[in-house]
Amino acid sequence: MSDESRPSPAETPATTSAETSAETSAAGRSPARTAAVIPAAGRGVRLGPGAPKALRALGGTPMLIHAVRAMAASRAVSLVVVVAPPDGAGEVKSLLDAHALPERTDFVVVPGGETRQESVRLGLDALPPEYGIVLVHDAARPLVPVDTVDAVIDAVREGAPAVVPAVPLADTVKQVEPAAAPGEPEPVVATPERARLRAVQTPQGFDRATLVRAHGTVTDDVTDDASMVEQLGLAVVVVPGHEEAFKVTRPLDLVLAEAVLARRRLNDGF
Ligand SMILES: Nc1ccn([C@@H]2O[C@H](COP(=O)(O)OP(=O)(O)OP(=O)(O)O)[C@@H](O)[C@H]2O)c(=O)n1
Ligand SMILES: C[C@](O)(CO)[C@H](O)COP(=O)(O)O
Repeated sequence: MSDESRPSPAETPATTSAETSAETSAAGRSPARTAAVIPAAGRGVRLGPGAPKALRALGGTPMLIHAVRAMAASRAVSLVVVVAPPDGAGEVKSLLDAHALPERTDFVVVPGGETRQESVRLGLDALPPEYGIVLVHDAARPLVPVDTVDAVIDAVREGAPAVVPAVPLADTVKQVEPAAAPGEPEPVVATPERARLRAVQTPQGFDRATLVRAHGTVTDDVTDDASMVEQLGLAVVVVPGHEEAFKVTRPLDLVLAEAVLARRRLNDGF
C-alpha cells in the first residue's frame, strides 16, 4: 500500500546488523527511526531523450521502484519519501500502488524541485518528527545491495553525523584548468594521489538534525548532501560502498544495470 495519509508503523523488531547496533544495546532503548528520502525528480538529460530517468524501465520495472525496494529491503527503514518530478507526483503514487512493496514500510510522495538539493530539502520537509536518522538515496542508483544500506545506518547509529559509502577509483584522476578557448586543450594542473581518493555513492546517512541544519545553512550548489555537512565543519565518515551501487547516468550505465539485474535474476532462479 502506498498512501500519503497512512500512519507510520511501529519500528520493526531487530533482525539485521543495522538493528543490533551498539547504540541500541548500550542504551537499552529503541534506536532512532530511520527514513529514506529518494530524490527522483531529475530529467536524466545525460541518459538521452525519454521519460524522466527515474521512471525509465530497468528489467521491465521503473528504475525508481528498484531504488524504493532497495531502501525498503533494510528492516531498519520504516518510511520512504519519494521526491517525484514536479508534475509527476500522481504518476509516482500510482506506480508505487501498482508494484509489490513491503507492508512494513510506509511511503510518501512529494513533488521535487529544480535542483537535486532542492528536491532533497522538499523530501526532508515531509518527514514526520519521529524519524531521527535519514538516508538520502538517488533513484538513479537502483541496484545498491541491502548490506551497503545497513552499513550506512549502523555507522549513523554508532554516532557519526554523516556517512557516505564509497569505492576506490580505477582511473587516475587529473585536475585541469578550463581551456583558454573552445576547442583548445585543457591544461593539467595536478594529479591527486589516487590511493586517497574515493568515488562516493548513496545512500548517504545522516543524523536528521545535522542534515536539516546543513540544508538550512549551505547555499552553494553542491553535488551531494555530505559535502554540505563538511561545510558545517562536521565529520563525514566513509563505509565501504559496492560496485553494483553505481549511478545510472549515461546510456552505457543502463546496459550495465540490465546485465547486473539479469545476473541477479539468474542467480535467484527466476
Ligand atoms: N531537480 C532534481 C535533479 C535530480 N534529482 C535526482 O537526483 C538523483 C541524482 O541526480 P542525477 O543522476 O544527476 O539525475 P538527473 O539530474 O536526472 O541527471 P542529468 O543531470 O543527466 O539530467 C537522481 O535520482 C535524480 O532524479 C532530483 O530529485 N531533482
Ligand atoms: C550524490 C551523488 O550520487 C554522489 O556521488 C552524486 O554526487 C550525484 O551527482 P549528480 O550529478 O547529481 O548525479
